[in-house]
Amino acid sequence: MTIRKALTIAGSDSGGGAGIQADLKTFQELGVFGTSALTAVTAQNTLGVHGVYPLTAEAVEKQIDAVLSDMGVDALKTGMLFSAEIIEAAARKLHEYECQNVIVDPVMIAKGGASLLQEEATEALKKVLLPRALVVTPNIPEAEVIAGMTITSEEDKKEAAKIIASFGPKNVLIKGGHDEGTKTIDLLYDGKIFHTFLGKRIDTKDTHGTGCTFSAAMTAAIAKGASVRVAAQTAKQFIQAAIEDGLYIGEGHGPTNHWAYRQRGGN
Ligand SMILES: Nc1ncnc2c1ncn2[C@@H]1O[C@H](COP(=O)(O)OP(=O)(O)O)[C@@H](O)[C@H]1O
Ligand SMILES: Cc1ncc(COP(=O)(O)O)c(N)n1
Repeated sequence: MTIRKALTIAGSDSGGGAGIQADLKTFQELGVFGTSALTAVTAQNTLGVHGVYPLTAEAVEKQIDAVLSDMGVDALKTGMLFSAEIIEAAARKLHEYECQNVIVDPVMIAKGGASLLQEEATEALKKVLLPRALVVTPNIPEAEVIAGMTITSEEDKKEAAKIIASFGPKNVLIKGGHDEGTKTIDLLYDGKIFHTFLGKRIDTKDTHGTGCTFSAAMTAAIAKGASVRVAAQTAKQFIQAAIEDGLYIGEGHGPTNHWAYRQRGGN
């Protein structure tokens, strides 16, 4: 049996719904061996972020070295990176180890409004990390910041995807969770063609960690050899099931159900 491996470079969510915890649960459910490099510890639950404690860039580099020098990975993702120093450290390591299957989830702000990326770090994200990405997966507010424009229509989403692609990622996937309407529309741009992935919008407040889970599912699928397009389809099915079969944990924005996709027969 070939063991497929994935790495997540991201922050810890003590509440277990987002960040490293969501990523490792998703890798596990999709049959991929998960490894991690922690960038920050957050004290977080369904009600919000109560504290952010970043690690040093050196600590992040050491963790990436430890995993990549010995175990290797088939794909990796980045999540909360917090500072320009950590972004630069991660980008240096991706260059050093010639990492190819890099999924960048440009996490900026938690659903409750807490900042998970310092404002001045956006430039570093664009300059040193996006050029290394096979796919970047912004939500709509993140796409607006990276592209420097407001998104209010599907046409705007396409224009933003083209601007973001000009920073160097091979594919741009703008997630539609923050849109309105009965459908969610995720848009993938591969540099030439647009593909859309549609889902039924679920009326729920339990969407904590949807972006992390989505990008982790893409990472796992790519680690198993899927194309970006097939990986986006798998991730869409994974997150749809995870939101639909809610767990109703906590008083605020609860986590999604990472078991649901496999319970429905997905693999
Ligand atoms: N209420 C919802 N119903 C169904 N799918 C959703 C819902 N909210 C988000 N999604 C899906 O979850 C994934 C993550 O999207 P989004 O919530 O935009 O990301 P983020 O967590 O980064 O803000 C996307 O595939 C999006 O379409
Ligand atoms: C440690 C950490 N990383 C990322 C998120 C974003 O979560 P979401 O996917 O809900 O935007 C989070 N809340 N906490």
